[in-house]
Formats: sequence, C-alpha cells, structure tokens
Amino acid sequence: MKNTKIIATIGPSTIDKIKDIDKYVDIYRINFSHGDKKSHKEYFDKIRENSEKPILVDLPGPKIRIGNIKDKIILKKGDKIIFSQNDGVPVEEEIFYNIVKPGTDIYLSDGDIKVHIDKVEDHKVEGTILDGGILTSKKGINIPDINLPSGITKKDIELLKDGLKLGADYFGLSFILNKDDILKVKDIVKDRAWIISKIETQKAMNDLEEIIKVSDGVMVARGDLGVDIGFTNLIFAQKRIIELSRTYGKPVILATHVLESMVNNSVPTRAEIIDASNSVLEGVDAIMLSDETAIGNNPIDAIEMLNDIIVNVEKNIKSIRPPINDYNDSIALATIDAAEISKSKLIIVYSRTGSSIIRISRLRPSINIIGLTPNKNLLKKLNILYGVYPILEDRNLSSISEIVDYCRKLSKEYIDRGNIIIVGGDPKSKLGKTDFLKIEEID
Ligand SMILES: Nc1ncnc2c1ncn2[C@@H]1O[C@H](COP(=O)(O)OP(=O)(O)O)[C@@H](O)[C@H]1O
Ligand SMILES: C=C(OP(=O)(O)O)C(=O)O
Repeated sequence: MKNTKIIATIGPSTIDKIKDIDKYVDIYRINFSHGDKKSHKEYFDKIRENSEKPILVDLPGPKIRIGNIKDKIILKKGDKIIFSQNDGVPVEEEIFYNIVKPGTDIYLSDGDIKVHIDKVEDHKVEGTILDGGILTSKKGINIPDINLPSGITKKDIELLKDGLKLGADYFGLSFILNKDDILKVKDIVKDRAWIISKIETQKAMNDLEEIIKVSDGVMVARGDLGVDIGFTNLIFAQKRIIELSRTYGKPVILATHVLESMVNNSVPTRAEIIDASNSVLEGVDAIMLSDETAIGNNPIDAIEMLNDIIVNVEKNIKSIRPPINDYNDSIALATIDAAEISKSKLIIVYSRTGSSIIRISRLRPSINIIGLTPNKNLLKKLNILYGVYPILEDRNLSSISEIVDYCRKLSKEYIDRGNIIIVGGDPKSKLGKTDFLKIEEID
C-alpha cells in the first residue's frame, strides 16, 4: 500500500461514486463553505454508507465569497463588473462593501480573475476585469492588505458543532491568523476531532511555528496562500511549512491545483505530475484533490493518476529525514534502520496515545506501518499519517509479550513470511514513550 495518503474533496462529481473511489481515497473532505445543513448530512450519510474512511470537514473562516449565481459568468479583460446584492454579481457579506477601496485590485476564484476597483458606493462596487476567467457561485474573493480580526467566525462555530454531531474526524480551519484561533476551537472540540490549520496568509506564515505546535495537522493551502503572498513566493512557503510540520511530527497536507487541468482533461500536464511527485519527495503526509474531484469531469481518473504518481515516486526515491527531537526518537530511528537492514516487510507500532505511531511515521520508513491502538477515539484519525494503516487493538493486551504474540498473528494477514518490526510504548510504562523494539521472523 502507498505511504502518502490521498484526500478527495467530495462534490457533485463524486458524491454518488464513493464506492468506485474508496480503494484509493484515504480521507474524504467535505467543504462546509458549500451546501447547507441538509446537504452536509446527506454527504456524511452517503460517505458512511459506502466507506469506513475518516471525514475532514473544512470550515469556511472569514473568507468573503461570491453569492449564488444562476449560470457561470465568462469574464474577459476589459469587461465591466458590478458587485451588488440587487443588480449585479452578489456578495452577501456586508463587510465587503466597506473594505474594498477604489483604485485597488481584488482577486476572484483563487486568483484566477483580477479586478480593478473603479467605484465604491453604498452596497455597490464597480470594477474592470484585468485578468479574465470563468466565475461560478461561491468562489472566493481575496482583498489584499485587509485586516481580518479573527480567523474563527460565529458561522464557523455553528458549522463546527454541526460537524461534531455528524462525527467529523478532522476539521480544517481556514484563514487562522495565530495560535489563539486554534486553541479557541480545541477548547470546544477537545479530543473528538483533530484540528488541521490551513496556512493561507502571510500573517499565519509569520506565526507558523506557534501555529504548528498547537495544531494536530497543517495544510499548505496554496490557493489562498498564493494570492496573499504572491504566486512566485509559494515555493518557499510550501517548503517551510512542510519542513516545520515534519520537525514537530504534525501531519502535513499539500493542497490545491494538484492536477487542476484534469477538471477538463483526461491527462494532467507534465508540470502537474512533477509538482505532485516533488511533494511526495518533500515528505508530505497527504495530497488533497479539490475541484478535480468536487466538480471535475474526470474525478476517478484524477484519483487514479495521483495514486500512480505516489506509488511510482515511493518505489524509486526516498524522502529526506527530519531532525531528531528527543531520546524517544532513538528507538524510532533504530526502527527505521532495523527495518532496512533486516529487509522487514511490515512495521507494527503499538500506541495508546498515538505518539509512537506519529514518531515512527515522522521518520518516513519506506514500508507500511500498522498503527495498533486500543484507543477507539484515535483510530480513524491516524489514517492521515504517512504510511500508517490503523487497526483497533480490542483484546486488552497488557504486556509486551502479549503484544508481540498478537502482532505475529496479525502480520500473517498482510505478509506470508519474512521479518516484521514490532515497536511502541510498553503498556506498563508512562504514556507517550517509545521504549520497546523487536524484530520477529515470520515463517
Ligand atoms: N459540497 C459541494 N457542493 C457543491 N459544489 C462544491 C462542493 N464542494 C466543493 N464544490 C465545488 O468545488 C470547488 C472546489 O472545492 P474547494 O477547493 O473545496 O472549494 P473552494 O476553493 O471554493 O473553497 C468549489 O469552488 C465548488 O465550486
Ligand atoms: C485549500 C484551500 O482552501 P479552500 O479550497 O477551502 O478555499 C486553498 O486555499 O488552497
């Protein structure tokens, strides 16, 4: 099985195809910026009916969006555009009409469309298209240099509660500005779901280390981040986010425009293939598809293509190791070396808190890790981690010898013969430690 995970955003193109894509998808993403309470429940139900994989709910944050428009609007350079709730392209958020300034440029649809603002009147904004494109409902509006007060809105909290009731495994937080935004949400969520911080602004980049430390995972949200920091600066931000996340052992997701051309075409561009391959080499835990699977014409081809790219890179090249943090990492490091030297086929990590599983996954072994945990609440969430396939330990194992015996049996479901590595924290020792390692021969 591949090590780098695939996250698919579910939309009209895939909601009735869950069975067909489940083989390759590790996590389903539902973007709560779209749809309503009823459709969110329908999406959960349809996914749950056809799959056991975890669900990531993405919260909108304070992003201003185009309202609902009937048909797509084709905008060409030089065209005039009017934003107005009554007679023009609708924008619901009041704040929009107060913060746009004449003489400035704003961006629509992740920066695809650039608009120069000519005139601002009460609830009516007029502009001229500088870069054209196709505009559809609910696309984002980016206004450079505005100061948003907090990344968590009242609406987010409402949607968060809906998502918790539906049983979301992870929440993506959009436009978080600092660690306080994350702590506020964690206070509500506790350990029911993992919090994934989406890095979308220069402000978040300035506070990156603090944000990563308090998050359960991080997303390189290249759509909005690119507009905010400039497309040509994205490469530096991407590398820094991935490197720091890996240093702190936080799963990191690469998102947006991964195989964008496959929205319309059946084959991606060479540049897209190389970009996705490079992110596997950079050691991301997961790669996310957005429009490709939500509204694209070729969602299944896009998922299969991403799977092929991942498998091919993982077969041929190794990702680089992050730095060692503390003495628990010495057993983790020994695991990787032992697996390579003994040509092991499988690593089984036993962990009550998940820390040993994260610790081994962080070092990116080339073989799969079975994450064996008695912690039901943690089980599905582990799916996002590089190389990790979680299994519930429901036999109340209480000693290393019981764990080793059970792992020997379990491994036979996955390999015929050869070595396996068993590693983790002794169930009798303090939580969070990685303090045993064993190489077992299966014959
Ligand atoms: N639940 C949904 N219902 C309808 N359309 C959706 C849904 N989720 C996503 N989409 C469509 O797919 C596009 C890409 O998804 P995503 O990247 O999550 O959204 P955005 O970039 O708008 O935040 C969206 O802009 C929207 O047009
Ligand atoms: C993933 C992103 O955010 P969203 O698609 O939710 O706007 C992004 O901006 O890259």
